[in-house]
Amino acid sequence: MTTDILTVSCPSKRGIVATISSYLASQGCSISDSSQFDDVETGTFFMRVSFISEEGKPLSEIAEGFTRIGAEWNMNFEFHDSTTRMKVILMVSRFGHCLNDILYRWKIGMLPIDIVGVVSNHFNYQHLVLSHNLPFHHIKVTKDNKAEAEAELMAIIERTQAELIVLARYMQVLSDELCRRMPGRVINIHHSFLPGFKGAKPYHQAHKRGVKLIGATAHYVTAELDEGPIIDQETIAVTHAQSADDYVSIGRDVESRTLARAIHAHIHHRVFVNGDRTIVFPASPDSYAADRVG
Ligand SMILES: Nc1nc2c(c(=O)[nH]1)N[C@@H](CN(C=O)c1ccc(C(=O)N[C@@H](CCC(=O)O)C(=O)O)cc1)CN2
Repeated sequence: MTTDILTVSCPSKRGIVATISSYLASQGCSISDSSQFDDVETGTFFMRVSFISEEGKPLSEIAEGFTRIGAEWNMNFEFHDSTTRMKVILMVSRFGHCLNDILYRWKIGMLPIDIVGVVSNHFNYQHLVLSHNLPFHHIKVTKDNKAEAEAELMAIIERTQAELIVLARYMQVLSDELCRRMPGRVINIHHSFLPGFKGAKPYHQAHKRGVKLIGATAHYVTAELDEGPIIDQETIAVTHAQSADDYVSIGRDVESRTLARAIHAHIHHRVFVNGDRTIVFPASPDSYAADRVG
């Protein structure tokens, strides 16, 4: 029996958890994991429930039966079949460490995603991608062809029905229109501990400033560069004896781990956007079990 997931956000009110758990029980479902957060600042309640349909009732019927409750409680809810792999496009420019890391985790089953394409504005990783029997798309980007380049990207996104775009060190700024069309569906890895050192050369900015910690930040992409809701961050200590190029080397693993954790949380529906911030619920046993599903 597989584990499915219900995600809910709604105005905060007494009885939400009782209502959801009673409904699932009435459908022959047992809850295997549950996380909730009541944001008193915004008056919004967030919940993620993992459940098993022990009497074999199809997810579609369980979801259909919940619509009345969803309406009564003004819920924004979604049922997720955890055996369905999210369709993902990976994007990269010249630095391939995050791409390589994602491809390895995907190959060994640690990241259960359906990679529907890899897009790059350079050819550096074409061979790597093709060696994984994955589609590679080269889209040249210059200051004069950004609109055409993005139209080509949108065509690939629509053709592949990609649900998530991962900027795995893709170094071109996406347009406001693309960001508006894909809210909460584009994740970027920025190679600094935001909000410090935004922009294209954060390690050199950090070295010039003389910081003792550098880091990486995975965030949802918005039109405002490096300002999107943060999903995950990690730091590492540096010293006076290290150069900016040393920071680049030290930062590779930090970036790769941080991006992989953010993708893992997103594909297992553990991340909720809450205004300019996120709520990230802890990984539940089912999410790791799902990872091992061949
Ligand atoms: N709409 C957004 N697009 C992108 C974001 C974002 O937050 N919002 N993040 C970047 C990644 N990034 C930092 O993490 C970044 C990439 C590129 C630049 C930049 O200044 N690029 C120059 C061109 C650089 C080049 O050609 O090498 C530019 O686009 O003019 C800053 C930050 C990905 N996209």
